[in-house]
Amino acid sequence: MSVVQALYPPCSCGMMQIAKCGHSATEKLGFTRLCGIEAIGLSRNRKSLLKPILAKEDNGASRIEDGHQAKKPNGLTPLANHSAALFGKNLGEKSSIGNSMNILWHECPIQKLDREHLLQQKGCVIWLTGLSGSGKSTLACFLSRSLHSIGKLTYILDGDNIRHGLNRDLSFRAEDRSENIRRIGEVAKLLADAGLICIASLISPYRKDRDACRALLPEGNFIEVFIDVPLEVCEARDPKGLYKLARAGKIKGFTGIDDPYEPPYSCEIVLQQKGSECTSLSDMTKIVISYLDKNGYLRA
Ligand SMILES: Nc1ncnc2c1ncn2[C@@H]1O[C@H](COP(=O)(O)OS(=O)(=O)O)[C@@H](OP(=O)(O)O)[C@H]1O
Ligand SMILES: Nc1ncnc2c1ncn2[C@@H]1O[C@H](COP(=O)(O)OP(=O)(O)O)[C@@H](O)[C@H]1O
Repeated sequence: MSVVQALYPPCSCGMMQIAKCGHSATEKLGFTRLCGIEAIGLSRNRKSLLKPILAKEDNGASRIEDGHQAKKPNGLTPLANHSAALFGKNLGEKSSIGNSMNILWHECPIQKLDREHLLQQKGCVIWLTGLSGSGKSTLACFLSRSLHSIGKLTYILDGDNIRHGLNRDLSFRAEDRSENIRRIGEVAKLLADAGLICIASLISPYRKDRDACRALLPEGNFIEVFIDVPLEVCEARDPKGLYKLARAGKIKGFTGIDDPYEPPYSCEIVLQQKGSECTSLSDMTKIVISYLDKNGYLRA
């Protein structure tokens, strides 16, 4: 086995102190000459972009068949060329995930913290879960409006809406619901990484699927909000007439009727009815926004 320690990349892009250097491949490609390795204000995470590239004989990349977390490959790939490192690709990290072979993670010096600083907020996911008719979509809109009014950038991922596009191929069978939630979890993760306060509003009836989404995000960035409204209340509301159809057997596998809803064992916020009265939307909105405020999400 040969191990080659590559030199630091001769140039790099991003927030680097500019130092004179000779003409490089990057210049020829039309990039500004940003040389010298003195990084200004780079976090530890971002300094890792400057790490030397390790190259080993290729003894096979690991294949990740299952699981949500990307694991390190067993074998590193042959010596990376410098230009790959310059543009954020670390060829030492080549791996195979699911059915994708030989894929590389591409880093950019502008990261989540920079975007959060720009937006003066912290990217996170507010995950609203509950029965159909519990008030998820309504609360999502209230939250979005209230946060918008104080200058915070949000985006709603509504189960119903996403089934009109990205997830139009999915049904309400258990496997399809899981896939629906997995995809929305991945999109939510990207939006949170973009610095947004992402509000995901979907029944997400199975605990393991919600937990898997939580596991995608950094600790504390997944705020699970259970809208705990009893089935009888949701059924009485029945704004789309779906419970009626489900009771008549015209819709099979309807959540709460003939398909299960698993409430969270523990979650960040439970919005419960007080006696027979529903908590008002403005109270629910206040509870969630005060949670965000207390936990530092409304500042960078
Ligand atoms: N079988 C069945 N069970 C539950 N819900 C059903 C079903 N068929 C259609 N609908 C309508 O689809 C909306 C739920 O979509 P979601 O993507 O949130 O569901 S899930 O998270 O994948 O379980 C849900 O919207 P909401 O009422 O806003 O929750 C329903 O209007
Ligand atoms: N806190 C609340 N109190 C009373 N009615 C509500 C409340 N939240 C929502 N509703 C009403 O309940 C119905 C279902 O709300 P919706 O947001 O569509 O639920 P979901 O998205 O969970 O299916 C709507 O008619 C809405 O106006």
